[in-house]
Amino acid sequence: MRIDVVSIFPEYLAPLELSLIGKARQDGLLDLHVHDLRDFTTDKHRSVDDTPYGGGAGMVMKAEPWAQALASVAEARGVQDSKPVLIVPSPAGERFNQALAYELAEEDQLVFACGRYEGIDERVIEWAEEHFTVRPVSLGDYVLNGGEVAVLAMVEAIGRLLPGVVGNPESLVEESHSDGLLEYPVYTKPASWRDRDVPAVLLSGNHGKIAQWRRHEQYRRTAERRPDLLESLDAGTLPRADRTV
Ligand SMILES: COC(=O)c1ccnc(N)c1
Repeated sequence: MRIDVVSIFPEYLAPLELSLIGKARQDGLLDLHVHDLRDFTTDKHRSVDDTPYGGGAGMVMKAEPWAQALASVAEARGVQDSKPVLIVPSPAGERFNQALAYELAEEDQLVFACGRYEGIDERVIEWAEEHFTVRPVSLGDYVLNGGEVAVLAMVEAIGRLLPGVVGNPESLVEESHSDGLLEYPVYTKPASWRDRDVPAVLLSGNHGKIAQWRRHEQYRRTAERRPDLLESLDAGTLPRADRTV
């Protein structure tokens, strides 16, 4: 998979050189490019924003630098039979979740446009539809200063689903949201710690009972912390847990 990120703060994406995602890039499993939006400006001040039409506080990101940057990224991919997906991190986007992470992990190329200030001139989104499948995506109902933090989260959530990125693909199956439920509690040595014991069933060696206990704990936790997920479960809108892409 190729991922392109366009930002006025490319150094914000430096953590993507570390750990699992960094290793996936070194191993050639993920081809990630970060682009500085200011490299696509033409004035001496390398300006990327201006005052909003209609008034109001803050500044809006200018259209032309974005069009130049996104056209350059689209060209870098060469001619393909499908349009790349352009993800615009935004509090006004569709909600990012594990199901969407699985879906996006199957794409050949993802492009992330990191907005700042009050956002990107809306005409960029309209123009981009010619070259991309455009998807505004939100991490949740809160506002950040820019899209970069959201990109770090989404690239990690998507990248770890790519074949070969995590050592044991089995570990992807039994984690929160992989089957629509929250994950069960985990324990390790010592069996007794500060007068708190590991649940006896986990020491029993009875794999059937252990599996049963873990499933029960998933339902208990989900009912307690995220009852909304149980409704999705009933509605049959589960992410596909039994696959890495
Ligand atoms: C500027 O981007 C945001 O504020 C943002 C992006 C993604 N999810 C959010 N909840 C906010």
